[in-house]
Amino acid sequence: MTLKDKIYEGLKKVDDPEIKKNLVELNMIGDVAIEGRNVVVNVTLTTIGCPLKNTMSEDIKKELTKLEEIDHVEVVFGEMTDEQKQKLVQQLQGKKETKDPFKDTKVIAIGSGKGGVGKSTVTANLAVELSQMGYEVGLIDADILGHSIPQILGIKDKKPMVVNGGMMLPVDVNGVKVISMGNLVDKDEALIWRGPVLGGILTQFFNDVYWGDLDYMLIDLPPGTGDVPLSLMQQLPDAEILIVTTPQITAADVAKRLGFMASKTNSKVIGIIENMSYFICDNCDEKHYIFGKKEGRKLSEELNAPLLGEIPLSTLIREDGDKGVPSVLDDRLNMKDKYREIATNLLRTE
Ligand SMILES: Nc1ncnc2c1ncn2[C@@H]1O[C@H](COP(=O)(O)OP(=O)(O)OP(=O)(O)O)[C@@H](O)[C@H]1O
Repeated sequence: MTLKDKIYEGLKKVDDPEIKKNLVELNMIGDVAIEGRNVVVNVTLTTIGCPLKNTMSEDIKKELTKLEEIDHVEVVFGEMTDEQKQKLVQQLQGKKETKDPFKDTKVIAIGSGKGGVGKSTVTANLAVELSQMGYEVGLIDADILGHSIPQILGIKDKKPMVVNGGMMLPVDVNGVKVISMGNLVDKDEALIWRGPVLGGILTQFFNDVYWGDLDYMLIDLPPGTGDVPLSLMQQLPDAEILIVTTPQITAADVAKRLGFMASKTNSKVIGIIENMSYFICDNCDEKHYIFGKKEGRKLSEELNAPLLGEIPLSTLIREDGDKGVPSVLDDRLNMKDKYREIATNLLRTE
């Protein structure tokens, strides 16, 4: 094997941190110049402002200095031409079934009867915990008008990268690939959009975002049984529905409607999560059932779907949401164990 071949073999071990495919496969390697024991590698990026280019440079250097013939590696970055970007988009899109964007992915749409029950908080934490368990996880914030995922995951200031040709790369946070309207446009701008436009945006989130190979795609639905949940169940008939409710009778009652809607569109309700189930005060270890008791269990029996877990009401969870830290990563709480249990119960439903 020539030294150049060895260098290319090394470069095949370096992934683009966002696309998660190796630089050679992505045609991102330009000239490779060898002078004595020094090598200069030219890498063409989709955008020269790529925030992860230092990581890429370090990874290349680490890999190539493993070769005994090489002492020093220089990485020079350039930007792809429009034609190269177009080709890359085609290459990435080419791997995807257009009819079913999530052919080998388990799609779980998370809904609630009414707003404010903590659906987005639960979705974000479940996504991070599944990723911690080693799964490839995507998260679409389909609550386009009331998006809160960017706040909960601390990515309000992040923008998905748009590659020429209209393909977007999701924001990667805590191992989860996220797309939310909150990262794309101003909240007030989105408020003028109505049903059909919203449905169109979802379709774009499915088809025009490079998701790669995912094990799980979680979709945070807007509350209730409006246009978006309905259009989603029609567009992705294999998507399963997970319902988040609180122990309040009214919350569980309206959540039931979502269950009935799912049965009308032949979507399976995969389980129920009861949030804000109880409160443990600082002065005693007793559980206080502030919003009532057992409504989640009752809903699970009525919809014939398992109760996957109960999450307490906690000031720390609210604080985490305000700070943009998922509670599963907060050592002050035992939420990691709670969500691990929920995720394990979820996996059992398969
Ligand atoms: N278990 C909990 N304990 C304390 N606060 C919580 C809990 N779960 C969620 N919250 C808080 O409740 C508020 C609403 O949560 P979240 O945005 O997740 O609800 P939602 O059901 O998605 O609402 P909407 O559908 O209206 O966006 C947030 O401030 C969040 O931090």
